[in-house]
Amino acid sequence: MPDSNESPQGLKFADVPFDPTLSRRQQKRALFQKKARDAQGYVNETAFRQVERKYRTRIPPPDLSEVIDFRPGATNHPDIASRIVPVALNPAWQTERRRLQHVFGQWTPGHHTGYMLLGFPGLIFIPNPFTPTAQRRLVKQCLRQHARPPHKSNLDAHYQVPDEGVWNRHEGAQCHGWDDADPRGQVPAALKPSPGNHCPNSTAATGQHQSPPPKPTPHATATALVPKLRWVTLGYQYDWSRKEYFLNSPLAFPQDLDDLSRAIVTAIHDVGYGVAGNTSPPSQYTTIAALPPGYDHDRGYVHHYDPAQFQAEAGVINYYQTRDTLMAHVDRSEVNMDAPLVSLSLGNSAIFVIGEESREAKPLALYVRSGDILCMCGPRRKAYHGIPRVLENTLPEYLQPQLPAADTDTDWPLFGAYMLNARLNVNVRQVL
Ligand SMILES: O=C(O)CCC(=O)C(=O)O
Ligand SMILES: [Fe+2]
Repeated sequence: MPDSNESPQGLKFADVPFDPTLSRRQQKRALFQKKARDAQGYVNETAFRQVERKYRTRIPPPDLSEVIDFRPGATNHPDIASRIVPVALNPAWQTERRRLQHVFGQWTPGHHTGYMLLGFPGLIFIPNPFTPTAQRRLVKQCLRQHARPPHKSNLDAHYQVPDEGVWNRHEGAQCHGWDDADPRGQVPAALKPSPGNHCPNSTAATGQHQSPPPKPTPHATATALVPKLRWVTLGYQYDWSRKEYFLNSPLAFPQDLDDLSRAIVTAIHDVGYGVAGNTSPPSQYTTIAALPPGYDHDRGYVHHYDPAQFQAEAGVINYYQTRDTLMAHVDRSEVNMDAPLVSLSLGNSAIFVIGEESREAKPLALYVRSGDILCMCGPRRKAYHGIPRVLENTLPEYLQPQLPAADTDTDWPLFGAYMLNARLNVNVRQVL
């Protein structure tokens, strides 16, 4: 009689770490997954791929102890904790936040600190500077305003997206109770697949989004299509086949995202860290860091890109459902690789993985939560990065469908219902 603890492939349950929280069926699945991994010879995979796979694996759930958490007071792995450098943001950022309350929300003092990592020059993390109301406004803009023609989206490959956009049609159907057969709530199929847009399950810049493409159907309800939205491109549109921008026909860049990204580029101007013992710190906003053992090669890093030179010219909005991932890639289609890339997270939290110019270097993983901003500058602008995991059930309270009764945001519940299983990422690039 075969040992009931043994799989048909001859692997024993003892070969995978025992996790008492898993059902027997889940343990069996973990065992099969391990077997499949071994069979595919993962021994030769790159360091980046290994880390990506670690965080993608669901059963057993991954160990998150090495994921960097920039929240004040968070417990970080000791190797990481000694590398986190709080940096003073440029004071001009306060003026910008005050001026742009339609973007960041009502101004209150604070939000002076960003974070960098020793031995990892060019990554600047700004913890959520938005009020809850401002975040909800951004989410609404991403769904109502930005996800509609003339901006291209993954849905264009199979559907004739109406001028009002799929979200507004969905909202109409839900508010007025139109049934599925009502043409007012439907989206017709494309007459033929549109060239240059045949990459329906990818982000504009990379072609890496891992999620099922929408099935070509004669027509679909807007409500069914909303969770199939994966990306929208802003400003310069992107030529998928040539992996370059269409430079002759830029669309006007959305004002709110233009304001937002320019304010962030102002916040990080002249920001960085110098090294203890260096007698002339490179700028007045430079923190002086004491280097932990193993980082004595680090000469410090200060970000100098002039905000007056920054132009928000192209952007991608990624709409993730909680099981979607974004594979390792470098955003290298921009002619100007000196300008920082500004990236905003909204909704459920995720694990962001970023390494070096080569996939062979072991990357770092960090939490990105709703409102957090990541800037990829200098050497980090050319670094591989990706999202191996969106973390389920991490939507902040202020984005939940049911807000406290005192809240007057009456049209939020439909957005909140979408956000329960979603993460949005808005990233803005200068192209020229
Ligand atoms: O979703 C994210 O945080 C990253 C998105 C990204 O890297 C991209 O669109 O190029
Ligand atoms: Fe990217």
